[in-house]
Amino acid sequence: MSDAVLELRNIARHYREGEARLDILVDANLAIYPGETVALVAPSGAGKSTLLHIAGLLERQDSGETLINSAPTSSMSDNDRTRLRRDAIGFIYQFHHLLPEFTALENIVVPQMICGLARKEAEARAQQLLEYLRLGPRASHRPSELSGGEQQRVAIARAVANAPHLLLADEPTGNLDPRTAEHVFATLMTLARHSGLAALIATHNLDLAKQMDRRVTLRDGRIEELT
Ligand SMILES: Nc1ncnc2c1ncn2[C@@H]1O[C@H](COP(=O)(O)OP(=O)(O)OP(=O)(O)O)[C@@H](O)[C@H]1O
Repeated sequence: MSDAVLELRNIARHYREGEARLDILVDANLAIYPGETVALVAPSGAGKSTLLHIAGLLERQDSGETLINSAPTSSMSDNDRTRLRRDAIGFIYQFHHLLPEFTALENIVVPQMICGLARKEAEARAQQLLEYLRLGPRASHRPSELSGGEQQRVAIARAVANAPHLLLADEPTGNLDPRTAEHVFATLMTLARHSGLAALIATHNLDLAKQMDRRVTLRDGRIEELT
């Protein structure tokens, strides 16, 4: 088997709440390989977002190691982590977080230009992704002029525009009605499989989780496989 895109080794993370210590992650271990889609299904408060933030280099673990494409990240500087995050990781959130003053196309162009791509190439890639997601005619619309499902499809396009190796999503369809959620999720799965990227997607929706290659949960701060 090829090397893992994401590997979490013995991850521990706690928060303080006044005098109390909350041990959210105790000894979390997970490896995700190229082309693999993994659902993270766990009750509210179990630590899904914490895990995704650590995997996405947005937050540091207290102990353990997060490896991206086999590179250990804990001793990296914040700047190096930011660079690696930009180059290798795409994020999708429950709420789209699109820039309201920019069009759908521009929202997909901006992160590519931040990564150093020329505007012309970035626009061509954005237009191609919008066509693929059947949003071509919506390219010049602002987020407020798009439906919830369309907004989330633009957020998906933005997340994959830089051709990341790892896609992380926190309840990406949690804000959508069931039919739209089904459609957006199917689009996400097709795109993930088509691009061969590794995906870790937190969801409460078991029907959607079943469409992924593997399902894991968080129990007492540890990751367990679900059958
Ligand atoms: N910065 C923080 N400071 C203190 N406690 C925190 C912090 N971030 C998260 N927590 C607590 O850690 C626990 C896990 O939070 P987390 O957001 O990771 O859970 P979750 O599984 O994503 O929940 P949900 O499904 O409701 O989004 C919660 O009890 C939360 O209140």
